[in-house]
Amino acid sequence: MQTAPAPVIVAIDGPSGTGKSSTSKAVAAELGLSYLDTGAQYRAITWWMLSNGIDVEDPAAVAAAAGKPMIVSGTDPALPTISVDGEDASGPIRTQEVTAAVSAVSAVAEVRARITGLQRSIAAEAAEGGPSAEGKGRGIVVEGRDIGSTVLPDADLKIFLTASPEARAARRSGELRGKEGADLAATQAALLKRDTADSSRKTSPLKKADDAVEVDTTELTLEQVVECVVTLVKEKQLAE
Ligand SMILES: Nc1ncnc2c1ncn2[C@@H]1O[C@H](COP(=O)(O)OP(=O)(O)OP(=O)(O)O)[C@@H](O)[C@H]1O
Ligand SMILES: Nc1ccn([C@@H]2O[C@H](COP(=O)(O)O)[C@@H](O)[C@H]2O)c(=O)n1
Repeated sequence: MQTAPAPVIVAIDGPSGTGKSSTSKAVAAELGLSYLDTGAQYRAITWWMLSNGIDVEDPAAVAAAAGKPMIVSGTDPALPTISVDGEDASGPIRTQEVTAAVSAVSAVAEVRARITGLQRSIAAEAAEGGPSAEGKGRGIVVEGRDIGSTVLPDADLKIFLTASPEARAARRSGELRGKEGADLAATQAALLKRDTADSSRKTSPLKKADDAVEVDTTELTLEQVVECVVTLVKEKQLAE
């Protein structure tokens, strides 16, 4: 009789637009794992701050409010969800206003402590209890900026995705075509500004973990990146 593979925890980090969300969702779906978009959680708390009149450029005000919103993430890779105080936040968290404010909010230590706690409990739940039909118990793919370095330092597999700034801006501009923010140069400048802020913050900056496998996706299709990560996960599972 074949035994089910042990639960696996996969951390996928990297700068903006390198393909973390697309890759993570596809890998999780192919392997029957749960999926967590940690950027969506930081966006959700930022949206709540903006909606509640908190000055996002005032770290003390952000810190004081960090414990207030209730953020719930759904971890089905086919339909990831995010809600704040019971309200679906999946649309509002993708606005330019939230994108421009999120790095300031995510740099605040109290925000990171709150969100990191949530992430760890979601990952623990996804790896507990033995495999079930919904993917619970099989493990999880968690994507973000500090997952391998800080949130889940004992993850079974850590991937750090990179891509040239030009490729990342072209991907994002394609996505935004016809909407605000579609200009290529402006898109590239905004990506790099966010990366600089995320890499230079004091608490848990965007960073490649020492034991992460770096995958440069500049010349790869999304399908090739997914195949590469799926192969690495299967190799890990076979080695266990
Ligand atoms: N290897 C690839 N080749 C071409 N396009 C890609 C590739 N990977 C992802 N994309 C496309 O690039 C865009 C950005 O991808 P995605 O949202 O997955 O990146 P991300 O790293 O999660 O970004 P962010 O951190 O800003 O949320 C999407 O439109 C996606 O379809
Ligand atoms: N682990 C993480 C994930 C995200 N952030 C912050 O959220 C912003 C939005 O992330 P997206 O992946 O949705 O683009 C990002 O720019 C970071 O400021 C984080 O700090 N840690």
